[in-house]
Amino acid sequence: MMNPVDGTGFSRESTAEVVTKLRCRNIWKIYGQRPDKALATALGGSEPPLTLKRRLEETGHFLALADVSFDVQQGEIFVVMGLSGSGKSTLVRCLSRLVEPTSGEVWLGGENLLAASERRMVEVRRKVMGMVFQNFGLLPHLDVLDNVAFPLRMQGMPPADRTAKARDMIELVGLRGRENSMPLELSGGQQQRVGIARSLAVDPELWFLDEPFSALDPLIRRQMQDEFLRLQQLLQKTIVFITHDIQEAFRLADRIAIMREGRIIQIGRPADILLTPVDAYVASFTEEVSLAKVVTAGSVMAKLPGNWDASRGHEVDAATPIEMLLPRSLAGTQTFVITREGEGPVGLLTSEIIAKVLANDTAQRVVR
Ligand SMILES: Nc1ncnc2c1ncn2[C@@H]1O[C@H](COP(=O)(O)OP(=O)(O)OP(=O)(O)O)[C@@H](O)[C@H]1O
Repeated sequence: MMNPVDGTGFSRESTAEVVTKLRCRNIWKIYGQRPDKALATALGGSEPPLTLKRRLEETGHFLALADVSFDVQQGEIFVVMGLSGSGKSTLVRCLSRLVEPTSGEVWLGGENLLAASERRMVEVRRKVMGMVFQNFGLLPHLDVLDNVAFPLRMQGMPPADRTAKARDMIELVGLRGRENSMPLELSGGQQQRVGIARSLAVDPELWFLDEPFSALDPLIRRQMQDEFLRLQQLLQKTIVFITHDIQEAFRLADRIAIMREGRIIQIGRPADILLTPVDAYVASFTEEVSLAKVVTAGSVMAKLPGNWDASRGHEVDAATPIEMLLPRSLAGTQTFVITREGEGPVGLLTSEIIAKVLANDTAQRVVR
């Protein structure tokens, strides 16, 4: 299992080649009259985070991001989770320089975005990044087709090509037949599908979603999450997904970064965050999340003995949640052989391990 505070390791349960797409180092964002001076104060001292925050506030400065570092790997869904005001939106805006960081580095592949000209950044935002926001951000006077084609129009794509591409995207998000509807004729979920289609039209290398489903009611929200996962299976985008909803984070993430008061306090796979929260604050978030639903067979399996006879045991895919194995475990299956696509058997999961994971779940609930 990876180190829970290690923001640099890629921890998906696959052996696919790891390529870092986005690299952020030591990002600070301080609002106020003299952010550079405030930053020097922050870097010069060794105060606890909350003391520093208060001291900067005394001089009229607001510490929105403090020393944020992480990598996002190609094809990964990286979820940033935190309560309102923890700095999530500021962070995602710093990545595209819609908000200018006070200090730090943002690398997109080999390009240092903080050194890029404003002209280059406009190009990056238009051609490389896709963005979806909570309030959909559709143009009310344009129909669905023209909304989706809009970023392609901004790129100067000829009308026939952009219409064809927009139609493909509309089909992809399941809105075929609604091309000529106006945004206000659509439900919230449908409007957000248009937002998603529009952001995908430019075929972005990096996809930022800032609370995209937060305005939707719970049932639609869940449907949209499923839809989002389906699209990601198909498209394999590199994604930074912002949410304040821990259940959503756990459902969608390959890895989660938990933010508090402008800092990332833990980065890890959902299972890592559940099993080894760095502190009581993180643990309190995860109280409502079921370990059995989140922990996968691959994340807690034991090593396969060298002399293992492949014909023994029931084969189960590494991505299977423990919960799905419970009925068979209770019915007497002692050992599951964990497999990964293209690799065959990679480990073993015993009923004993399953029981330990579930005991941890119970213990957490009893302690608090
Ligand atoms: N221009 C600004 N000047 C001063 N403070 C700001 C500015 N913009 C944001 N902040 C502050 O920075 C903090 C982080 O805001 P941010 O919107 O990034 O949080 P968030 O985690 O996305 O919250 P929410 O989920 O409510 O959107 C907030 O306390 C906010 O008031």
